[in-house]
Amino acid sequence: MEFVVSAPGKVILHGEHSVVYGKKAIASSLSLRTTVKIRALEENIISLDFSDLNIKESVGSGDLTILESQVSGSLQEPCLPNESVRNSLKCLELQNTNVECLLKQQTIFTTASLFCSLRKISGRKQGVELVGMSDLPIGAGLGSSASFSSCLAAGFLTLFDFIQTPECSENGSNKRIWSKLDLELINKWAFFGEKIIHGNPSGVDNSVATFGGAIHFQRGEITPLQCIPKLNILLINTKMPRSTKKLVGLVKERKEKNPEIYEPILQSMDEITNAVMKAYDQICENCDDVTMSKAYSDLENLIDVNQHLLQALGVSHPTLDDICLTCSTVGFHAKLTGAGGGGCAYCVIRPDVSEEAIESLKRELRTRNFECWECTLGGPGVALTSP
Ligand SMILES: Nc1ncnc2c1ncn2[C@@H]1O[C@H](COP(=O)(O)OP(=O)(O)O)[C@@H](O)[C@H]1O
Ligand SMILES: C[C@@](O)(CCOP(=O)(O)O)CC(=O)O
Ligand SMILES: [Mg+2]
Repeated sequence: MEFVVSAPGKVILHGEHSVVYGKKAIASSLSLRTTVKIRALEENIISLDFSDLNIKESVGSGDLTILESQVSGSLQEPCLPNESVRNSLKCLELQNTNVECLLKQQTIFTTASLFCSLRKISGRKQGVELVGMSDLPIGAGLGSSASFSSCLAAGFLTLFDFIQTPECSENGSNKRIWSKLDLELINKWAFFGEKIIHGNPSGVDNSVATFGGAIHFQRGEITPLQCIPKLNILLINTKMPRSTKKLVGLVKERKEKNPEIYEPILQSMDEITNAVMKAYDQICENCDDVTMSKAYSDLENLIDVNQHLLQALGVSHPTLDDICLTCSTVGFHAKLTGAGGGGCAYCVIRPDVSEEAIESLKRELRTRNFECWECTLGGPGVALTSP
């Protein structure tokens, strides 16, 4: 059996970090995707080829036996393996402790845990070969971890026949989408993968990667945005590597130490999401130019306030602050997206902004060694892309 799955990255428009504490978030899928080719093997190994992280190795039968003895849970109730099992896996032996090695370990342990958990439930004995690649910058706040986890979840659930390969897609594209029930199961196992990578994820990232489109999210409650405002955004990559797990951990530590300081900040972020939803509704109503212009001004002000609150949480970074200042000096409004600490920011591009103004901003950002690209929001979630 051999097939290919893919899933989108995401941009959190508002609500990163506060969504971990039950506040609302708005997020949208991106046209950038992760792709994983999956082939069943007779041999009891996992063969990995993930070019984005220079991973070309196998998890041997010895490690799979150890891990499978440690995993439990059922198809509807996944259960994370005990972190201590990492120390007994040969495939995770530290060659060294640099960031690249830690990222590789994260991938290998997430992949092996998802595979062993689902294979044990299925009672099968086969191995698997995985070849993965991504359009997304990894570790940059665009949800590469969720996109990757959603691909693995959909791939292994299909490999072990827990879900059927979906019918051909309606619009004739090469992306075939599973049923809502199957997508809910995929999302549950993608969340399992995110928990291994993030530690304490909210679930917003894997929900967008799995269901696609733009969503309003709170405590697992997913509401597709009825209309995605025709927002053109410019994604800007600081190219500063950082770990979501560490940044989410930093906010947790600060909030536990001074809840009286941090809870009001998170509450304000929740109110920003409410106000943004109102501005989106106005933009979507195709109201008159004056009302539309006011709605965009409200949105831009909310982006600025959200960025200042993220700075107060301690999750911005000098390069992100530089991007926001560079944008604001020429009338654009930017905020970090995702966990921060580096990674990406985005700014909203009003429909009436000239191409020249956009190109001039891109030139200025590139001279500061930032990558930037215009991006469309929305688009399909996880899909079977071939055969
Ligand atoms: N294409 C990929 N191939 C292998 N591992 C991946 C891929 N994309 C993401 N990952 C995993 O996700 C981790 C990055 O997740 P995270 O720190 O949450 O950043 P992001 O903001 O991109 O979600 C990587 O360390 C790696 O373990
Ligand atoms: C910081 C957070 O809100 C988003 C993390 O996004 P990313 O992994 O940096 O793309 C964490 C979460 O919601 O799980
Ligand atoms: Mg992530």
